[in-house]
Amino acid sequence: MIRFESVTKRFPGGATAVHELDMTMPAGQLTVLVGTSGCGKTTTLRMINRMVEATSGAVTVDGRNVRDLPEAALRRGIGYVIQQSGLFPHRTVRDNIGTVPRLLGWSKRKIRDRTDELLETVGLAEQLADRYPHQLSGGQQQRVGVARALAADPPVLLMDEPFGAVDPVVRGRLQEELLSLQRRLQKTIVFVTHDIDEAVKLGDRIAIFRVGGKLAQYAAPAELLAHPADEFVADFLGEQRGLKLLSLRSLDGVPIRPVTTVRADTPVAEARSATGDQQWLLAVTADGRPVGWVDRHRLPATGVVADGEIFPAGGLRPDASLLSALDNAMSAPTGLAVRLDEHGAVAGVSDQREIGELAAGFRAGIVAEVAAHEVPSS
Ligand SMILES: Nc1ncnc2c1ncn2[C@@H]1O[C@H](COP(=O)(O)OP(=O)(O)OP(=O)(O)O)[C@@H](O)[C@H]1O
Repeated sequence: MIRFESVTKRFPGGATAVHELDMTMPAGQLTVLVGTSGCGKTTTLRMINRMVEATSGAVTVDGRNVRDLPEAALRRGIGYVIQQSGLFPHRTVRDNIGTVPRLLGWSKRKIRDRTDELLETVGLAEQLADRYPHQLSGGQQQRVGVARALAADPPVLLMDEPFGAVDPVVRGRLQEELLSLQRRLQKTIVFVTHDIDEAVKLGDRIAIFRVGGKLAQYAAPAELLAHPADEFVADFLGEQRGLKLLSLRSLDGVPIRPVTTVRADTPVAEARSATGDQQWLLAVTADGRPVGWVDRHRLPATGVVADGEIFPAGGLRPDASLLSALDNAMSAPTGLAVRLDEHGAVAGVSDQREIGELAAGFRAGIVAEVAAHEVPSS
């Protein structure tokens, strides 16, 4: 657990970057610090590994004041990942990842084994190990940065806009990978970002800062979205707050109904006779993956089903959110969301009305929970 007790940081020249900050970042959880530029996020993060010294107050890691620990020992227990990876340009991927183990005096063999393991953990092919950072894409460099930070298995990981410099697609993938890594490793992670969507996706808890390093609100994402403390927080959370809330809820509890499917390569005549009087058919591949919705009445006179007009159907994996489900249903001519099994094959469909009902119940539950917290105990 990391704890800030009345921590202030004033830089020489007078700027108060952080003002009397009190907050606890729970062990094994991912805490996101978010806020507009200059509000003190990076300063807060760097006070944990003492790259910045607090002016007053105490920062403790697992009960020990960071001031009382020798810097080298402190930093050995804290991995650090920054934007644009911060890799050493003249060292290979392998040497970059092995930086801390080498400082710790590990044997060559042990460093090699650990590096191989980490390449796999962060999803990098082994052939990349002997390349230099400039020979990698931005996303690959960030992966190496994460691997390097994890090398000595530190319990704490500080991440300062680690995915800020990569394109949105790669960024989404890196976020997913961080979440899956965290499910396995359960590090105490403090993650800085400007991006509220990234915060909502990744954070167990989110701290929203105002300029001057003041906490505007610190809560779980669902609570923030359902119940922002004030207008500043509401503005920061931005438009579509309600929809963002739905991104936090899985589809558990939304029934999966049967759907009439037809293979896209089925001859039209056969498809017509085999599918009864259903207007909409879901065309699928040979292994059952969705291709799209087809209007039975508008099938071409000859050829196969795929020769007709097809409305792409997408599909929802078992861990998809209510938001994706509503989006999927609303984009379909049928108003039905296509549900997939874990292999990506069609499992059935869900009705947008039933998805909407669950969404309303989810919101009501959060509002009730927040209200219950607010009732003063007698
Ligand atoms: N070394 C320094 N010397 C003087 N002032 C500093 C120093 N580092 C940061 N500051 C000031 O402290 C305030 C907080 O900076 P900090 O980098 O923590 O903000 P941030 O929220 O991380 O911003 P950004 O999102 O732009 O990175 C800013 O006003 C900044 O100018």
